[in-house]
Order: sequence, then C-alpha cells, then structure tokens
Amino acid sequence: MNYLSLPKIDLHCHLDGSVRPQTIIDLAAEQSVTIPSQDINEISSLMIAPETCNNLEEYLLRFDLPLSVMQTEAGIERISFEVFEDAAKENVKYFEVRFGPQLHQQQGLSFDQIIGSVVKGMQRAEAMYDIKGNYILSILRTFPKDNIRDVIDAGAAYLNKGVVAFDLAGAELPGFCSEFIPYVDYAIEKGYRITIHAGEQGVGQNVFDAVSLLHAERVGHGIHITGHQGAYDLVKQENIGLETCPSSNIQTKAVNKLSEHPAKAFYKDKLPITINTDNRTVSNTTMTDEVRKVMEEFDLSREDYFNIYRISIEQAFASDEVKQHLLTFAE
Ligand SMILES: O=c1[nH]cnc2c1ncn2[C@@H]1O[C@H](CO)[C@@H](O)[C@H]1O
Ligand SMILES: [Zn+2]
Repeated sequence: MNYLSLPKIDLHCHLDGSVRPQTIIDLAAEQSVTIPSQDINEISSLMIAPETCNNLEEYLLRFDLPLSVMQTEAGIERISFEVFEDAAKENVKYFEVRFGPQLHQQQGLSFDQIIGSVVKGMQRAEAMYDIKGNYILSILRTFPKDNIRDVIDAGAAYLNKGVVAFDLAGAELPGFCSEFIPYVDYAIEKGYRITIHAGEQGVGQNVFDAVSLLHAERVGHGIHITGHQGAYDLVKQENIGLETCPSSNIQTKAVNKLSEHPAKAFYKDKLPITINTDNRTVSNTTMTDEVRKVMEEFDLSREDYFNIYRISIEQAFASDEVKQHLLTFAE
C-alpha cells in the first residue's frame, strides 16, 4: 500500500508541537532568542518526546522551546504556513490544527494578533496547496481562567473564517470538566464547536463529563472509556468522534504499546474513530506514519481505511462545501 498517496484527514494536531526544528533555529536568530544549540540534530532531540516519558506531564515539557519563538506575528504566521505545507505534501486534504492563544503572549501580542497570524499562515498555504483547514482554540486547563472569555471573544471574529472550535488541553486531572462549564457555554453561545481532550491520561469519567457537561461533539484520545461503561455507551449512542493519536498515546503511556491500543476494538464496535498526529515534531510523526502504523498493526484493509476517512469527514468541523470536496477523494 502506498500510504503517502492516500488522501488523509487530520483532526487533532497541535501547532506548537509541530514546528520544524530548522524553523526554531531560523526564528531564534531573527528574533534574538537564545536557544540551547544551533545544531539541528540537537534541537530535534530536545523537541521530540522520548519513548521513555513517564507520563503526559513529561511529554508536555517539550513545548517550551518551540513556544519561545512563537511570540511574534511573523513567527506564528510562518509556523502556521509550514505545518499546513508539510501536511499538504503528504496528501492531507483537510487539517484541523489547534493551539493555545494564552501561550503566545510572552511578548505582549493581543489575542487578535495571535489568532489572526495563525489564520493568515493557514490561508497562505491553502492558496498554494490542495489542502483546506480550520483552527481550534485550546484553553490550557492548568492556566488562570481570567482571560478565557477574552480568547473566546477574539476568536469569535474569525469563526467560520479560519476558526471553528474550542478545546481544553494540558494536564488532565479527574473531574476537571465541571469548573469549565460556564466558559464552554459561552463558547457555544458564540458559535464554536466543541472538542475536549479527555480520557487520555485521565479517567473514563472525564469523557462522560466532557460529553454530558461540556457538550463535546468529539474527544481528544478518549482511550479510557474502555474502563467506564457509562462513558463508552454515551460515546457510542451520541456518535462522539474519538480523535485517536497512536504514537502520542504510547509516548505519554496512555497505552503501553500499539497492539494494546483500544482503537481497533472501538472500530470493530463501530465507534467513530479517527486517526491523527497530535504533534508532528514532539511525537516525531506524520499522518503517513500514523496511518501506516494503524493499518499494519490492526490489519486493516483499504476499505477499512476509507471507512475511517469517511468517519473523519463526518466528524470534521468543516463546512458542507468542504465536506463535499473531501468526499470526492473517497473510494
Ligand atoms: O496530547 C496532549 N494532551 C494534552 N495537552 C496537549 C497534548 N499535546 C499538546 N498539548 C498541550 O496543548 C498546548 C497547545 O497546543 C501545548 O502547548 C501543550 O501544552
Ligand atoms: Zn492533543
């Protein structure tokens, strides 16, 4: 099977976890930011999370270096363009990228400047390549909550013009959902779609809460519904998209090895699973690699692949017009 040429959809990818190592070096020089090395191999190894990470928290330490050069409009625009360019070159036809606007204010950019820059970079790539995209705004669960409404307000100006959804990311504690109810309600009122990282590191109850309390239409990872019948049944009944990210799940120890990943059992039981990268650089992967790993490990056929491709279209926060376009690539 030629995995590179398959049409692909990635619904779960973090911008700051997907920066090209060379771009870190270039932007650090341009912006006079001090970085630990000028050597591309050393920068790469500092960005890639090792297989020996103990948990999600250790994995999340890999984001500080890329974020150090993502504090100017030009830097953010370039990185956004490049992630879409990289994806387009491996036949990703539709790409939802997420990032945390709160992480890009170290040099005083406004949320409008930050969100405007990612959208501009994406649109530059859309004009050059056969790829369509949208942005998801991720709020960091561990950050102070006082500016969440400001992020939602700033993003609202770009809704359906490059921004489509709201997400909660970062370390996952049991029971995190309840304290975010008013913010998610506000985002829904403004017109955002909702996806929530849940059941990755944390318990299956978090997935149940994300759907029942936060109205999540999709969940990031959702692995731990395996241990929670209520969450499993709710995901199935409500057709909640599971954004599966196989390589990342192994690095964060959400699963021990790919053969133990529940995604295959979910697929067989007709849960709506999708295949995604999570972080192209931190997880040292591409959509081509993730698709190859899943198809080989789970022994999926080409027909299975296109079933999953269609599930991704159904679950995408894209316009009907874009969905029609994506269907033209389906077999
Ligand atoms: O797999 C993940 N689970 C939870 N949070 C994550 C994951 N990958 C990245 N981030 C967090 O999302 C922020 C915005 O993109 C990143 O800075 C990182 O802290
Ligand atoms: Zn993620």
